[in-house]
Formats: sequence, C-alpha cells, structure tokens
Amino acid sequence: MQRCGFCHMLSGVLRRAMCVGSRRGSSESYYRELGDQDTLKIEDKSSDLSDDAEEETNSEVQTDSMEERDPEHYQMKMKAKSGRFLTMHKRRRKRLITRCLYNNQALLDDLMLGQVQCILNQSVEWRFNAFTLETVSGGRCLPVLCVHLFQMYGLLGHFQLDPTKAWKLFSLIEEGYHSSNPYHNSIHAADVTQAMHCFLQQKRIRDHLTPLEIMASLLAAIAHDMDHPGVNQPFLIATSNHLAALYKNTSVLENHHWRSAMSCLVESGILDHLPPVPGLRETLEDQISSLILATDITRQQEYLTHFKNHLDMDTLDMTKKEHRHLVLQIALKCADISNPCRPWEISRKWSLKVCEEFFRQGDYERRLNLPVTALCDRHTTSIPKIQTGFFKFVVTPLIREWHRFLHNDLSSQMLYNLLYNQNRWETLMNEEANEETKTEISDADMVDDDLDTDNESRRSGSQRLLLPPRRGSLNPVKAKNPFKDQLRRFSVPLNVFQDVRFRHRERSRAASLADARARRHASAGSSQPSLHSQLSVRGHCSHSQEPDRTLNSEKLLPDSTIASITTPAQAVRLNTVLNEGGNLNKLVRQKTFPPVESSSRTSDDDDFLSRFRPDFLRPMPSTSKTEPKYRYLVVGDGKKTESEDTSDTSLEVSEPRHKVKESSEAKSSRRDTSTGSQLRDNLTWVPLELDSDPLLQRRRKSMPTDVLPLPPREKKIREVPTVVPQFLRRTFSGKEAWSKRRGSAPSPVAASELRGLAALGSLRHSVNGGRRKPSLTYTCQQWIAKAAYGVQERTLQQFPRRSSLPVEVMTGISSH
Ligand SMILES: Nc1ncnc2c1ncn2[C@@H]1O[C@@H]2COP(=O)(O)O[C@H]2[C@H]1O
Ligand SMILES: [Zn+2]
Repeated sequence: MQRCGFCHMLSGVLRRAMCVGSRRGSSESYYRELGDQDTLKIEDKSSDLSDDAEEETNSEVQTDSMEERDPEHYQMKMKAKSGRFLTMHKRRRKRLITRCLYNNQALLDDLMLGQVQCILNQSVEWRFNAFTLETVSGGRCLPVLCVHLFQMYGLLGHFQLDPTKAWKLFSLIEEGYHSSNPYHNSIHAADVTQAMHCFLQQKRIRDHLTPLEIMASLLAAIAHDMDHPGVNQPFLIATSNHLAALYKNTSVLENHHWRSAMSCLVESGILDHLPPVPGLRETLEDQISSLILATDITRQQEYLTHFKNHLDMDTLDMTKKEHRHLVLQIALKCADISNPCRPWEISRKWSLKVCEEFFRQGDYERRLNLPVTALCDRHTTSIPKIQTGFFKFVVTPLIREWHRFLHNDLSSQMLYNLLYNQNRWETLMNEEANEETKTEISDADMVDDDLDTDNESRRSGSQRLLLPPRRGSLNPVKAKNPFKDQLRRFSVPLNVFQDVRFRHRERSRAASLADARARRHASAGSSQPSLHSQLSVRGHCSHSQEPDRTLNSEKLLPDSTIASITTPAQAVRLNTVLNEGGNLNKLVRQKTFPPVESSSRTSDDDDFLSRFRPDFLRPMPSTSKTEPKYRYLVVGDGKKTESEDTSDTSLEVSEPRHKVKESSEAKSSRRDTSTGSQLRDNLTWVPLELDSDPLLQRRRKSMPTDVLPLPPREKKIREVPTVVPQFLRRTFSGKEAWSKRRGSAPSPVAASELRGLAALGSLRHSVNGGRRKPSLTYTCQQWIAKAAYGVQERTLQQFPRRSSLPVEVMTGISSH
C-alpha cells in the first residue's frame, strides 16, 4: 500500500500515542508487525497494514536474488527478521542495537521477541501454553496473540481494520480483565482464544466460515470473561450486586462480559471503517453477544442437548448460517472449559488456579458470614475432588459430543488428555481419601483421650447424650502426638466441637493434614510438590491469619470494577451506554449487607440457614397451573418486557432463549465513541456506612417478620434492607435527587434484593456441620447445582416458605 510521507509520520505518532496510553507503560509496550502462517486465511489482501509490512513485501521481492548473490548475508538478514516485533519508544532504539547484533538476538533482546515468535508459531497446536506466552511477551499475551491471529486470518485486510485501532481494542480488552484473579484473567482469555483458533482451523468448520464469523468467534473468545470479578453469579446475587439486579439474576456475568466487549469495540473505534455493507456491524455485534451468552456454564445442558439432537439425526448442515452459529457456540463452550483437555502440566496449572479462585470466594463468603458455597469451601472439599467431578460431569459430556462432531486428531487428542488427566485427579483423590481415613482413625483415638480427661461440666446435655463418657481403662494413654492439638476429630459428632477448644482444632485441621501430606511427600522423595499442601496450607494460613475486621462485600471483591457504580451520575452514564431505559436505581450499586463482623457461625445460624434453601437452577413452583414457570427478560426498543415460557423446565432442552436484543437507537447510542471510556470510568468504589433507618420500620410493616421467633442470625439478615434506603439517600444526596428517585423507583425493597436475602439463607451447604460425604451425581447440571449450591435432589417445595418474603421470591417471578 502506498503511503505519503505525512501518512507515514501520522501513523508513527498514533502508534506512539497508543503505547503511551497503555496500562503497562511504554517500557513494556510493543507492537507486532506482520506474520504469515500457512493456515486458514482470508484471501482479500487489498489493504495492507503498515509501512513495515510494505518494507517486508518489497524486500521479499528481492530475496531470491539476494540469496543467490550473498547467501551468508541473506541468512543473517533472515535471522534478524525472525523476531518481527517493533518496540516503541526507548525500545525502538534498543531494537536497533539488537538488530546489529542479530546473531545473538534472542539473548540480547530484553523482550525476547524470538521466543514470542516461536510460541506464536505454535498457536495452532493443542499443546500451546498460554502461560509461556504470557512470560515471554512480558505480560501481554492477549494482545500479542490477538494481533497475530487477526493478521494471520487476514481480518485486518478484509475488513479494512486499522491495525493501531486493533491493537488498542485488544489492549482495552486486556485491561478489562483483572490480573488479580487467579483464573479469570487475560491469560485465560488467551488460552480460550487459542483453543477457539484451533477449532476454527478444523476442516469441518474452516471450509464453511465467513470472515465475519471468524472475526465474531475470535472477538467473542477474547472478551468472553471481560471484567470478571472473580466470584460467581450466586455470589453477586447473594450480595445483591447491582449487576444481578440489572440482568435479573440471569446470565449476569455473561451479559456483563459482552456489554463490556461492546464498549471496547466502540471505544477503540475499530469498526469505524468497516466496509459499508448494510447490517454488517449489527450482525457482528449480535454474533458476539450470542456467542458470549452461550458460555454460561449453567445453561450447558440446553446447548448440549440441542447439539446432540443434531448429531443423532445427522442434520447439521454447515452451509446453513444457524447451524454454523450453533457449532461456533459449542466450539466456544468447549474452548472455555478446554483446560482439562490440555496436556497434564498445563491442565494441572489451570486446575490449581481455578480452585484458588473458588477458594478465595469461599473465604470471602466466610468472612461475610455468608453460607459458604460447597465448591468454594477449602475446608470441606479438595482440588482433586473438584476436578474429578468437573471433568466427569461437565467436561466429558461436552467433549464427547465435540469429538463426535469433529472426529479427527484434535478431538481425539483432547479426549485422550481429558481421560488421562481425570485419571490422575482420581488417583490423587483416592490417596487423599486414604489419608483422611488414616487421620480419622488416629483422631478417634485421640479424641477418646481428650474426652476422658475433659471436664464434664463443660459439655452440654446433648453432647453427653451423643458421646457418652468412656472408661479410662479402655483408652490407654498414648505417647504425645505432635498433631494432637491441631486435628479436628472427624469421628466425633460435630456438635462436640461447639466447645471452643475443638473449634480451634477444626480450623486447624486443613493445615495439619496438609503438613502431614507434605511430610509424607517429602519423605517419599516425591519430585512433584504436593498440591494438597500447596493449597490447603496457603488457604488455611490466609484465613486464620486474617485479622478480624469489619467487612462488607465491596471490600471483599477482588478488584474495583464496573460493578462499582456508586453515584447517580455514573449510573446515568452507564444507562446511556446500555440504553435500557428508565429505572436508574437499578444501576446504582445497592448495598444489602450490613458491615458484617467477622464472627463464627453459631448453631442457631446453622439451624436457620439449613431451613431455607431455594434452588436457583430448578424450576420454581408456579402459583397457579397456568402460570408460566419461567420468564425471560427481553429488552427491546428501550422497553423491558417479559416473555413467558410455559415449556417444560426440566433439563430437557429448548432452543437457547435468552437473547438480549437492542433497538437500533440503543445501538447507535452505544456507538458514541465516548461511551466505552464512560463505562470504564466507573471503576471506583465508595465505602458505605450503614446505620439503621426509620424507613425500615415503614417497609417492614408490610412484611410479617415477627410471626416467627427469630434466631439472632435471621434477625440480622432481615435488617439488611434498611441499608438500601440509607445508602440511596446518601448517594442521591440532594433532596431533589432523592425525591426524584423515590418517585420513579419501585418500593424500597426490590424483588432482586429479596432474592439476595433468600440466597443468603439458602446457600448453606453444610447441613451436617461441614462433614460432607459426597453422594453420586449424574449429570452436568446436577453436578453444578450440587457443587455451587449444595443442592441435590431436594426441591423447593420441601422447604418451608418464609413468611417474611413475598411470593415473588418463592416463584422466581419478578415483581417489576
Ligand atoms: N478445571 C476446572 N475445574 C473446575 N471448574 C472449572 C475448571 N475450568 C473451568 N471451570 C469452570 O467452568 C466455567 C466456565 O466458564 P467461566 O470461564 O466463566 O468459569 C469457569 C469455571 O467456573
Ligand atoms: Zn471463561
């Protein structure tokens, strides 16, 4: 492509400006120029990308003759070109030096560009390691990989995308990921993108895709977890996060991910120069949103059944747009949970990271005095258990179908790795179970000792009944055991541990077990570090060493996020971006938890919490025969409506229904170039104080809270709604604003908040006090339900209806 001197200079300035804006500063910013691969590539090369590309093209013309004339010089020149990255700013100068020393380029170049190139060359292989790319690219794995792929597929040329804007887009998306998340960070995005790239390269798919579908698939993979807060949807619901209210507790995170992605598209301006094909942009946006929404793991069964039906009946026709889209949705789903299918060393690393994130959430829940999600409780579950269950009930069913579809080397390799890895986790799980059994046996003996010498007067009557005193003669005194003061006695009923002395032991058990394991591994000369000890010890320490502080959910969220909108101005701006119409208070972060004192649960709490356990995954009972069981929110034309679904809500599947559509005005308003930064401006949070509020009295009159004598924990929970009006009053500090809000807003307590309360009382998994014996699970959905909510076969009807909650909470039907 010909460029005049002015354009040349301008593009240089733009690039520099882009790098100045980069989060990581100029010293780590660099810009990758062209790469070509022998893979699927869009043919249209009408517009090329940069002057360096031009240089390359020109120089290629001369290479043949050069090789003939001076082979040695030619070889050196090619080596110098092997790391084709240009660095900016200071690095540009350094780069010149390394160019002179091209013989030792890999050693001298501090960005290790040779290695980056080398890793990128493997980007179509299944053994690709995103962690390695992250290391060699100086922490920029996502934009580096994306530019490489966009160039490789010829998307930049085909859609006339400005490469500087492309780089900006990828950098913005990368910034949107929280590097503080152990799992949901930009490395995960790169990993999923690379997996998606592998799938797109499979013949059965590649031969049918349009450039638009390729671009949508890649963008969806890149942004599919953008701005993930590191906690799951039930946590957001339980803490009444405003996103949960905004998206009606439905695919909350996924909705947020795709909208965040859209904001980056707008802000980067990458689509400004799309060819003027009517509907191109809308189609691209629709595809991205639909692909990202499909990654909601709780809806896996829907998609899987749909896909399976096609495979069973052999009706997939890749020439049909809808069928290709379904295949891409499944491909992205597979890519999203493909870490168990990677080679063991890579897969294991992902497993540790995802579990670390789960356990962090469990710690937050514990500190917030919330019921700890089963999957996230480091004291009652373990990594091998989580992995075995996840591999077996979530990943295997999906990958098996994927293999049925692809039926080639890639899918065979994935399945092979999956089974191999699963086997390894099962072995670890069995080892763990054996260790626990041994520990229990020795514990039981020690407990006998303790109980013999214990002061009987410290026990309650029920404890005495459960654990009658044993005669000293039956329990000869043992040699002093180093673990004696640490181990929780699994063989003893839990209520024995209401004794403070035992409680301490319960908390210490994880550490002591881990210590024991670590010692065993060390003595066995195991070269592999014990992952039990790695995580349990770390987890235990972090928990036990935390000073008791006043906590709230905002403080505990790992990062400040878009989820942290606190002022009406911010809410208005976000509203403009989303253009969903009125009801601003939905967008204001609603604090529903009182500043929880970090305190341990009492048996009263346990009693209370075990009474209420709504199941969010199962159909809610309808109040009448004709009433729909579910309602899906459809946002269209700036209005909110509810579409009703009267179909059977069992695990059998229907077409994916959740689709948020926007009006064209909404889209055009989102396209305002300032909106992306508006979204990202909302990255602050304000600590909120909570006092009691007279409004509470008014509101609570409508709710018969005093029907039941309440245990202290429940009282605390019911006081939560006081916080909302108090907070809102503070937020809308002007009198006018306050009255304005009151005028347009629904009653101070929205159903979504009440759902949060219900969740609060419902997620307690540990009905037997933490001694969970996992029972058999059969399907992915059940596994997820069990893991995330601690719910298995029980249905909502089995739980007493809370008289203090309106019927909407029990039926799942929004009152709005
Ligand atoms: N190895 C794993 N073990 C357990 N859960 C996982 C694993 N990999 C992915 N997941 C879960 O599957 C979810 C897929 O969607 P997300 O990436 O949003 O979040 C992911 C995790 O919650
Ligand atoms: Zn993901």
